[in-house]
Amino acid sequence: MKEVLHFGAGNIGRGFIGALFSESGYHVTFVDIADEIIQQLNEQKSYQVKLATSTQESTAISNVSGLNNLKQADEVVEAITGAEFLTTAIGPTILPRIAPLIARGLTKRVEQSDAKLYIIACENQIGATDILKQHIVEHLSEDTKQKMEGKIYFFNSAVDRIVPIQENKGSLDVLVEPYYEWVVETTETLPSITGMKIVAELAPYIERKLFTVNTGHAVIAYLGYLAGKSTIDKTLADESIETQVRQTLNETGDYLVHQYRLNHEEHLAYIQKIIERFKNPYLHDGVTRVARAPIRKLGPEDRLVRPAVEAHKAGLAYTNLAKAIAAALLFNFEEDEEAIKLQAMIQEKGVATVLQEISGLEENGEITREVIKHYEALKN
Ligand SMILES: NC(=O)c1ccc[n+]([C@@H]2O[C@H](COP(=O)([O-])OP(=O)(O)OC[C@H]3O[C@@H](n4cnc5c(N)ncnc54)[C@H](O)[C@@H]3O)[C@@H](O)[C@H]2O)c1
Ligand SMILES: O=P(O)(O)OC[C@@H](O)[C@@H](O)[C@H](O)[C@H](O)CO
Repeated sequence: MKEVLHFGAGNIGRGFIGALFSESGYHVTFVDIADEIIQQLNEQKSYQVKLATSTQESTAISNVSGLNNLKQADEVVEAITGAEFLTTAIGPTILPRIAPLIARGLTKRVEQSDAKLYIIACENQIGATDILKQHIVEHLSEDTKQKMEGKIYFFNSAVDRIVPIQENKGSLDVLVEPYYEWVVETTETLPSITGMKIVAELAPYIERKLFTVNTGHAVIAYLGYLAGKSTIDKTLADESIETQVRQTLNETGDYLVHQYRLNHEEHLAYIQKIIERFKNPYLHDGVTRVARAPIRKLGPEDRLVRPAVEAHKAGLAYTNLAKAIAAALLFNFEEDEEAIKLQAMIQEKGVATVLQEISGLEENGEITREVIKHYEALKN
């Protein structure tokens, strides 16, 4: 049986990428540091993916097992030598931590096999696989790098499926929204994987996804958090927040239409479809999950700052994006490590310096001034 090694047995790992490979006839070995999940995968060898609909249709996902990369590094290396795909869904900031082990696996693999291995990071980050590759390469010899030519491939991808934090502690089953899209960038011919769409140029796909789904999500989450709401659908029931989301997505939409020559009407229909997905009442998706890791989300290439900077450069409106950035700066959830760090930075250095450090925005630039205006208004 063909093998895939998937790093991250969390929501997207089990509920999306691992499930698609299993449905495509692969054995999926999940790699994770969460011992309980790994043990359960090895005992049960299957779990259910349930759709967030009124009837909760479910699919059994079988041919799965698990390895703990902290305790079973040698087994992970061995698994890398025999896999056809290596995928990740662990969060962009974790990628550097798994790179040394993947490098060990690749070093061994190229000595004993000429078979092709396809590596795809499935994270909400532009160029996530390129970032992973850079970290892996730091741990490879010149000899291994040469031997990887024509055997080890790295493809960027965009992943879209809303998978909330699961409310079924102790179970491997995963509740997911029915919709999904997985786009992989390559001109190679790949083995056929259910649900994987191949494109030659990923930029329009990942930017459209990140700057619509994730920008819209972030607006709801940060404003919802400030309004004391618990979930995304409940926040969106507030008409003023829905209006704010639409206005922000019109700004990212104008940039996307301008940048990628998208059809304006089709893009408006895409925005509408995304807003309907956010309203799913069966997902119970928490605002604190969607708002998580605000320093990452305020990064220069991420869902709020990049579209604001690009809109500014193109002479387009960005004031609603500036408001979303301001709301993110006010996310002070005490169970989120990055939120705590962000608040401490703001207290110590002030908003303008923080925006320069984490978002790459000029301290006295127009965008920063616009953000500060909204920050002061939201704070009061
Ligand atoms: N949940 C969604 O709706 C969704 C949708 C699209 C993309 N994504 C992206 O997918 C990625 C994963 O998100 P998620 O929601 O599945 O998160 P998650 O927290 O449910 O899963 C992440 C998993 O990675 C594991 N992990 C953490 N550190 C590790 C390490 N050093 N080695 C091995 N495993 C480690 C965790 O134990 C956890 O099981 C993120 O980049 C996210 O942005 C999420
Ligand atoms: O995963 P993050 O933290 O980058 O973003 C939170 C959500 O917006 C995200 O997980 C979405 O649910 C997902 O990207 C939908 O495809």
